[in-house]
Amino acid sequence: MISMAGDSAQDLTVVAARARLLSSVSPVSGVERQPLAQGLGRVLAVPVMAPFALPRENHSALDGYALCGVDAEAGRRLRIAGRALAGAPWSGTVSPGCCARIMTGAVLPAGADTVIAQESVQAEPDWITLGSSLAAGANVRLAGEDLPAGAEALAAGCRIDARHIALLVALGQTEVSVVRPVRVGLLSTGSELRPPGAALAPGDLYDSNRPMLAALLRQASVSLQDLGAVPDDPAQLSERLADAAALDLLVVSGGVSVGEADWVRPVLAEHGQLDFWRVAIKPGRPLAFGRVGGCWFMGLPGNPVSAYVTYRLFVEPVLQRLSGLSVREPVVLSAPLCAQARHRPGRTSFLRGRWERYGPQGWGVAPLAAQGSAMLAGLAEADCLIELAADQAVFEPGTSVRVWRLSEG
Ligand SMILES: Nc1nc2c(c(=O)[nH]1)N[C@H]1C(S)=C(S)[C@@H](COP(=O)(O)OP(=O)(O)OC[C@H]3O[C@@H](n4cnc5c(N)ncnc54)[C@H](O)[C@@H]3O)O[C@H]1N2
Ligand code: MOO
Repeated sequence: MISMAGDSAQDLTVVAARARLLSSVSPVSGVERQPLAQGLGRVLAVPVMAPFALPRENHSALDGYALCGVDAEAGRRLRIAGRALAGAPWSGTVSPGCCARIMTGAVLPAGADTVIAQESVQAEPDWITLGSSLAAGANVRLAGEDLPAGAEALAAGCRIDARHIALLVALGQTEVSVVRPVRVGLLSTGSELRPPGAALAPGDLYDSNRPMLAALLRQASVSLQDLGAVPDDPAQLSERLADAAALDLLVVSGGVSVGEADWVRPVLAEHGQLDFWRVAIKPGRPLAFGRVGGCWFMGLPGNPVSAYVTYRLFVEPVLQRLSGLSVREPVVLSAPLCAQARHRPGRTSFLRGRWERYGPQGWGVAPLAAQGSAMLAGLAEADCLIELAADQAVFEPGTSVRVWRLSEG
């Protein structure tokens, strides 16, 4: 039997809750081969080794003249013996006393080991005179300096982005082996919820959590199953839990608190198991975590800001772990408060804030005036979450606080 009231002393800290989540969940199994473009946003399942060196040959790093290191002295006059362009190498050999006209990216001709920029020479039709000395080997990109042949180009567990696609293409890859997508179901609960565009009776509101969470889940490249919305009815909620059989994770919003219409925990306890409930944070305290059969269950509080914050703090790491991504500590910045911030001690607060100029050169963060857990306008306006420690009530301007970045652009 689960207590409906709960005892706040049992609320987990953020750190403890994240640790519980990460120690419970393990990566899904299953690997797919995908064309490279379809690999964007997916997690690499096996390391990619370089089949050849990058660059493949010694290349010029400048537009200028390729020469022998022994000739790299100011005043030296060299005959232009050939011409090398990117994509049109010169097959001749540069010998002392000679040079070759060369463009950026062209293969360095045999015999040459140094390149001088064209701005540093006086050029005649068939001759150049060096205007300055340079070190032998200057301005050459050596074969393999970016990546030697056989080296690990990308480690398993990296989420493929535009830079990784460039590297894979440069290595001649056309497909990638990626972890199969994590299957996530998304369900809203609440008798007051209506779909976008529907007529609203008194007390109704649009189900904004589901599209918000769906947008966040799409960014995580999951295979998303939208399970719609159910009213606050334990029978209908129980029916929906049957859908969990085909899923890795079920994310439900609403109905996790202590009200008469909050059925999520009792239904979860009946059909699955509740692992923990409540984290000492504001907003987002009544987060519920458990499982239904082989599917993980995360019950996010219905208040829209609470749902967003608990997604960022707790669903994100769970998805990272499920998808085989190497889970790192989240990047949390430190910045001074531009204005006083206060909260009720006991829970760690995540205030909606904005970055502002602070001091002669720096940046600080200022809490927004509106901080309600249901205030979507404040959430949309914020570009950061300001973390206030649970053991202190008042934070004066200039106090250094932890800041979570919000903007996704
Ligand atoms: N007596 C107590 N009451 C409450 C407590 C408590 O400890 N004791 N906790 C409060 C906290 S903290 C939160 S957060 C909320 C969370 O409650 P639920 O998860 O049960 O959420 P609901 O009651 O279903 O809804 C709360 C609020 O959010 C709106 N909502 C719900 N779903 C959506 C949706 N999909 N899209 C947009 N808005 C949604 C709903 O209409 C309510 O206004 O409980 C406190 N109560
Ligand atoms: O924790 Mo609730 O999310 O204060 O509104």
